Amino acid sequence: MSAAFPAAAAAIVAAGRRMDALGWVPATAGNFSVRLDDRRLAVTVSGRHKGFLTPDDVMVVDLDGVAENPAQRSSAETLLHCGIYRRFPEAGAVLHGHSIANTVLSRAGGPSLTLAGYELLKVFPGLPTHDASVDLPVVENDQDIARMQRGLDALWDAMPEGMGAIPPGYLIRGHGSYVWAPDMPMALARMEGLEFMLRCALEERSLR
Ligand SMILES: CSC[C@@H](O)[C@@H](O)C(=O)COP(=O)(O)O
Ligand SMILES: [Zn+2]
Repeated sequence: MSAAFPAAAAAIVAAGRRMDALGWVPATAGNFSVRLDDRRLAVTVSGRHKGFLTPDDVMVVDLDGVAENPAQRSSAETLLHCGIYRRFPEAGAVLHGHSIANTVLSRAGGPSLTLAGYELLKVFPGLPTHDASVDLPVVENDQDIARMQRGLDALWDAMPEGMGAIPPGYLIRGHGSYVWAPDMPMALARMEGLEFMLRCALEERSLR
C-alpha cells in the first residue's frame, strides 16, 4: 500500500460528499481519483453511492487500470481516469459527475460547447480574464470505455500543443463531465466553476 493512499482516500471521500451536496452524483453516478505516484492512482470502487463513501470504497489501480487487489472492482470508467493521467503529467486529481446541466447541454449540441465571457472562466489554466472563450469537447457516450478513451486520445492528438491549449475537461453526451487539476482542491474548484457556467448557459437558453 502506498504511503500516499490515506490522504488520497480522504480527499476522495470528502469530494464525494461535496459533489453529492451539489446534486452532481445521483444514484451511484460519478467517480473520482487521485494520482499516488508515477504509475498508480487511488480510484473509487464501482457502484458505490459517492455521497456516502468511506476509505474502504477507494482502491489502487495502475495506469493500465489493473487493480492492485484483484478482489476489488474499480470504477467502470477507470480507463478514462488512466487516460487523463497518462496524457497530462500535471493531472493529480480527476472528478466525474452527472449534473442536470452537463447532461442537458451535452445532449443539445455538437462536438463542443463554447463557454465565453464568464468571469469563472478564470478557474481554467491560462485564462487570466473573463474576456476569453473555451471550446469544451463533447464526446459521444459509449459503454466501451477503452474505445471512448481511444477517441479522446485522437481528439487530444489533434489539438494544438501549448500551455492551456487543451481544456482540462470534457463532456460525454447525455452522460456527464470530466475535469482534472494538479490536486483535489483545484479539481473541485474547476468542477464547481464549470458546472456554474453550464448552469448559466442552461438558464440563458430557457430565457430565449
Ligand atoms: C448510475 S449509472 C452511472 C455509471 O454507468 C457511470 O457512468 C458512473 O458514473 C459510475 O460508475 P462507477 O462504476 O460507480 O464509477
Ligand atoms: Zn458516469
